[in-house]
Amino acid sequence: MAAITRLVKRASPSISSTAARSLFCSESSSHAPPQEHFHAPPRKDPKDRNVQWVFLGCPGVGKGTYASRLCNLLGVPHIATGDLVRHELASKGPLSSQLSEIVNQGKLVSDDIIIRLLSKRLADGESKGESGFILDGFPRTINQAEILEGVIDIDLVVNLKLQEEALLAKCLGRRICNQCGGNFNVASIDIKGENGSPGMFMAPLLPPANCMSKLITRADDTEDVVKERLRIYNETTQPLEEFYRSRGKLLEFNLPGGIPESWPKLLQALNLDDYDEKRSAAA
Ligand SMILES: Nc1ncnc2c1ncn2[C@@H]1O[C@H](COP(=O)(O)OP(=O)(O)O)[C@@H](O)[C@H]1O
Repeated sequence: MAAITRLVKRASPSISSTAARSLFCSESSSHAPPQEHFHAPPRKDPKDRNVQWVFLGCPGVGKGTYASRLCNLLGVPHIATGDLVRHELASKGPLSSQLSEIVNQGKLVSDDIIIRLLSKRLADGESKGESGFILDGFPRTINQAEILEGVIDIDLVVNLKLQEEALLAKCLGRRICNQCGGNFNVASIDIKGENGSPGMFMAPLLPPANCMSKLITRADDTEDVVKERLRIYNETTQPLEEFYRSRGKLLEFNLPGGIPESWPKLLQALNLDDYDEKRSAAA
């Protein structure tokens, strides 16, 4: 983790993957040779695992929800670059006016800014003794993935997938409590199965009564902006699937429904189902 911190201290304002790699060529980790297929992670105790994971997935798929649940289970920090950007925006710091224009149009922030924000977050965590992480929302471009690859050995990339029809509805239904920061969703999604494709029901994820009056909607969760974010995702971020697939690191996971159906299946796919049971029994 120290590597990415130093990356930013030394990187030039316009970071390119080649520049980053040349700064850290002596530190680059050994990468697994490309494999045809991803094999599920070996069934070993999570404390023996190198949890340096990335979550990929379209806006609205639920990356934040599942990444944060897994982080609670595994005791690693959930680092969402979207949260870092929103925090910077709210702080009204020097970058905020520049950022609000970009974010509110659904565009991507420059690699330079995002890497600076991420590096600061990693450095703060390092000074508190954090180890491991799940990255949510980073990398989002091939350039970001190459920079990351030059400094950190990512162990696993989970690619969450959901029917396109549900994504827009989930973004538009998203609500955040402006006091506790909790994420909720008021959308009730009921997609009928057609021509052999399965239907899907996702119940709303309603907030507790004390959050009800404090719910806010993200400024970039309007229909036009969500459509633009989906377009940019398909164009710029989707190529990362092949990037990680070719390295044998990609775990594809089709969400079968809401949290009650999807969470146990995700744990199974990650070989963490035993771990969850042991933890629940010990709680
Ligand atoms: N890795 C990144 N690269 C560039 N911009 C980013 C990155 N992560 C977050 N952002 C900015 O923050 C916004 C919100 O990010 P996020 O909460 O991850 O959105 P989404 O719900 O679309 O996945 C993005 O639309 C983008 O402007």
